Amino acid sequence: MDKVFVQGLEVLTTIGVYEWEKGIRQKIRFDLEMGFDNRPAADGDDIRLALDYAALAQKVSDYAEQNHVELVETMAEHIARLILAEFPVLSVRVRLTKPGAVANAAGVGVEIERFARGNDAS
Ligand SMILES: Nc1nc2c(c(=O)[nH]1)N=C([C@H](O)[C@@H](O)CO)CN2
Repeated sequence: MDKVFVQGLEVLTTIGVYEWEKGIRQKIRFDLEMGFDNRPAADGDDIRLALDYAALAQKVSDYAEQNHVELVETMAEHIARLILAEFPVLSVRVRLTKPGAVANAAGVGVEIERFARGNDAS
C-alpha cells in the first residue's frame, strides 16, 4: 500500500496524569503514516487528488494544541480517529513520543494503527 507520512511533528500541549502537568505545556511529537493510493495524484500531477500532508499536519497540530488529556494513549487514539474522519485514508499509524518524560530516556510513548471502515487487515 502507498503511504503518505508526516515525521517529527512537534506540538506544545497540556498532557499528563500528574497534577503538576496540568498547569504546563509540554512538547509531544507525532510521526504519522497514512495508507493512501498515490497513483491518481501522480498520474494527474494534481494536488487535488493527493492526500495533502500540509493540511493534515495543520489539523493534527490544532487538535493536539487545543485538547488536553492525561494519557498519551488517549491523544494517539483521538488523532487516529480525527485523521480517519477528515481525510480519505485507508489506514493511519500514529506514533506519539513524549520526549523528556522519563529520566535517562530520549522519549516514551505509544504507536497505534487503525483502519478505515472496510479496510481492516485483520
Ligand atoms: N502508558 C502510559 N504511562 C504513563 C503515562 C501515559 O500517558 N501513558 N503518563 C505518565 C505521566 O504523565 C508522565 O509522562 C510524566 O512524566 C506516566 N506514565
